[in-house]
Amino acid sequence: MIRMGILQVLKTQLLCHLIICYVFLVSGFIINLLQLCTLPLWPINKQLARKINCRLGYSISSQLVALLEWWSGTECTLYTAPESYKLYGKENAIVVLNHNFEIDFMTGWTFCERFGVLGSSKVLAKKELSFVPVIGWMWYFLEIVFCKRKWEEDRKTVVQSLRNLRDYPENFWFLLHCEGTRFTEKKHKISMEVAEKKGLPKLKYHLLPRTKGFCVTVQNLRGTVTAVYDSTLNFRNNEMPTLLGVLNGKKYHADLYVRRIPLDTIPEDESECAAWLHKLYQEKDEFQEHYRQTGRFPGAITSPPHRPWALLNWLFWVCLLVYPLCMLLLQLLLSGSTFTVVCTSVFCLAVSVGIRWMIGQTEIDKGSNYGRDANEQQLKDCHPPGQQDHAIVRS
Ligand SMILES: CC/C=C\C/C=C\C/C=C\C/C=C\C/C=C\C/C=C\CCC(=O)SCCNC(=O)CCNC(=O)[C@H](O)C(C)(C)COP(=O)(O)OP(=O)(O)OC[C@H]1O[C@@H](n2cnc3c(N)ncnc32)[C@H](O)[C@@H]1OP(=O)(O)O
Ligand SMILES: CCCCCCCC/C=C\CCCCCCCC(=O)OC[C@@H](O)COP(=O)(O)O
Repeated sequence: MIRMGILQVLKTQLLCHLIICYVFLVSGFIINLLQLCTLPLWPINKQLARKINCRLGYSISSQLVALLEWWSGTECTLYTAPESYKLYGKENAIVVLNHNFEIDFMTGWTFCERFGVLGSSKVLAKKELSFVPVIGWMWYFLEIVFCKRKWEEDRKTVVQSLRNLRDYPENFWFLLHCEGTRFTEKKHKISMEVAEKKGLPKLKYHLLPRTKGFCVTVQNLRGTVTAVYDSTLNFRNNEMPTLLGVLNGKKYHADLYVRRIPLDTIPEDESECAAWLHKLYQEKDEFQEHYRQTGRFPGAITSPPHRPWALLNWLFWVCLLVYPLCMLLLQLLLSGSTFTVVCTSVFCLAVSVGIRWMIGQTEIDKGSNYGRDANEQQLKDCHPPGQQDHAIVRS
């Protein structure tokens, strides 16, 4: 009991956080460099280059999975039909997921890890994320599809990037947050005004889905992907988990409801496909209502087993990188040079600021203005940044 308490206190210590972030950054840069080294291989043996990059990418993303699973001890429960469960990880799929939480990307990755598709997982991500060191750079080599969320500019690149995935050598899950942005009260209000104008039923727990990305994905991955995994995520006790919470060792409990929908049941015609997606979000809203009322999703409960690889990979990097760090710090202290000590302190401060900026990318309060205006196409370019509304605090 006392040992548990000490461990819990240890997890909140700045020094631990600095070490974790140092390992993540340095290992990340090393892996980014190794990914860069695979460039000459692409024209010679593209499939081999892709497989190598999946493994290298795994070595980065699994550190965040290890942080969630092993450091914070967050539990992940899956509600799904047993006949669908058997297929997870054994086929290519499009995952449609609600976008309410700051750590839904880590939770998604954790499920990918449990089913062995973490290294190859894909997403339709906003372009801004491609500039984030380590993760954004890793994504270039994993052929992640980026969008500016301006359809006129995105159409060509998104279609081409999707087509590139047709001969991908590993099973992959392609994640789509069709809402396009994280849920906030303000964005919800505006998107429901759009729904009203379009004569669509109102949603209580979701923003109105953007249909273009989904339809174009289904169109271009038909024949490659066999199913859509309609996924609805929630955290127990109305928690709104944060990356800083996870770093502090706070334990959360994620509940994910997944329905497997065969891709050939989804209409090919674009407007029918869009209507299908709107109907799907109305159903998702009902599942959230059910969760709110009963504290659980429908369907059988499973807890897909932990695999040790994320932890082993993390321990490998810790062992490799912490010893040289200690030696360097010791040498610095022994050198007695004020100049060197000041330079090192400034460097450490800069790294801390950089990491804080990266964590900021996950924070809803620092999120984009996308979807904050029904007439956004005209306002996208002239909206003053920095005036953020607040993520909904669930009562
Ligand atoms: C067994 C286990 C199963 C599952 C496990 C779960 C998950 C694991 C899976 C994989 C993990 C992989 C990776 C995870 C890691 C990291 C992920 C992290 C984050 C990245 C996520 C993002 O970056 S989200 C943001 C970017 N992505 C998207 O936006 C995707 C959705 N968007 C679209 O598809 C859009 O259509 C678009 C981006 C392609 C184009 O957008 P654009 O805005 O330019 O055009 P649209 O035509 O779509 O929009 C205009 C139409 O919308 C109407 N409108 C206007 N204002 C609003 C409003 N406020 N709300 C709603 N609608 C609005 C407007 O009227 C237009 O209507 P039309 O009728 O003309 O279409
Ligand atoms: C091993 C531990 C390492 C601890 C240090 C972690 C440092 C941070 C690491 C990575 C941060 C970058 C990951 C970005 C993924 C965020 C995904 C996301 O949720 O993007 C939001 C986007 O969908 C919508 O944006 P808006 O709501 O429109 O705005």
